[in-house]
Amino acid sequence: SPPCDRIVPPTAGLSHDKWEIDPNELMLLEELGSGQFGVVRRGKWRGCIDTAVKMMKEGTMSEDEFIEEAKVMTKLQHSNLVQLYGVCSKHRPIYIVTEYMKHGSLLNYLRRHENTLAGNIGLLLDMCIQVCNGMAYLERHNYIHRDLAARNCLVGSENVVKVADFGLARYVLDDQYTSSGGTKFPLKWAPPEVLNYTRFSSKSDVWAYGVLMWEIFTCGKMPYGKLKNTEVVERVQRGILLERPKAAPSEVYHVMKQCWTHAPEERPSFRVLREKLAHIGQIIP
Ligand SMILES: CS(=O)(=O)c1ccc(C(=O)Nc2cccc(-c3cn4ccnc4c(Nc4ccc(C(=O)N5CCOCC5)cc4)n3)c2)cc1
Repeated sequence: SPPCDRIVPPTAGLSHDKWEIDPNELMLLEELGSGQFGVVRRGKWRGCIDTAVKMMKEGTMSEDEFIEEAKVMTKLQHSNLVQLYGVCSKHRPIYIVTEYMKHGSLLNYLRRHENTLAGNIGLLLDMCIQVCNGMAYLERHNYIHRDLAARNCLVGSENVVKVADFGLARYVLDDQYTSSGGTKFPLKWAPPEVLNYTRFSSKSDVWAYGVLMWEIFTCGKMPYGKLKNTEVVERVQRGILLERPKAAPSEVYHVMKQCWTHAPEERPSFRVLREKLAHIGQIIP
């Protein structure tokens, strides 16, 4: 096979079904983690490209619909989105193959590095801006994430932060996760219109983004602490918001609160959020 620097990821449209990856060209390495969806392992594609391979346990997702959608997802390409390279769908379990992010989930990264991160407002703000860039790209392509949270962002080298698993929630079969009354539903990241009518939009992603900003500035605390789901729903419905994280300057907290405006259409778009955060980045030392 050609030397590594001559190889480009499959999304460069090399093969005819560019979203289909030949499993024989994947070398599976150590396990990165697992969940009810299956196992994730690091992999090498064509002996060169570092990948993460999600081996989806059968029955966890509606596979045929996902494979159809994967053709669209591979076209979503941005430096702050975890690139979907393709799928291995000719066998079971199916593999979802993405670019590899060597520092794992943003949530674990924040918790593991709290001591060095807590005082570095500029770095925390930069992480928020990177996620906002990726989300502004999805917004521009009318693509709704549906499960934006620090656990679904990943960290690469040089503090690069990327949004992962955009749109994947639509294909999860576990209705404990998909229905707003389910025990695994990401209720603490959901706005009123999602809690009441499951009405997802880029503006419901903006609400979740506000909670993600809160996660970043608390270095990975659990929003609403130990409150029960019913208590969180009551607070959100009554407009009681998350408190200002100690590390968050008032300008940053003001942006979080705008993301938590009750009426979705009054929340800023990701495009506008990016301008607001860039401006704050200029005045914060
Ligand atoms: C809600 S759902 O749709 O069912 C759903 C549930 C879960 C997932 C999912 O992808 N989960 C999941 C679980 C584990 C790893 C992944 C996961 C996915 N990735 C995609 C790209 N890169 C990664 C990656 N990288 C990691 C993870 C851990 C380490 C690690 O061992 N570290 C220890 C030492 O310090 C550095 C970090 C290093 C790199 N981990 C993804 C996706 C969808």
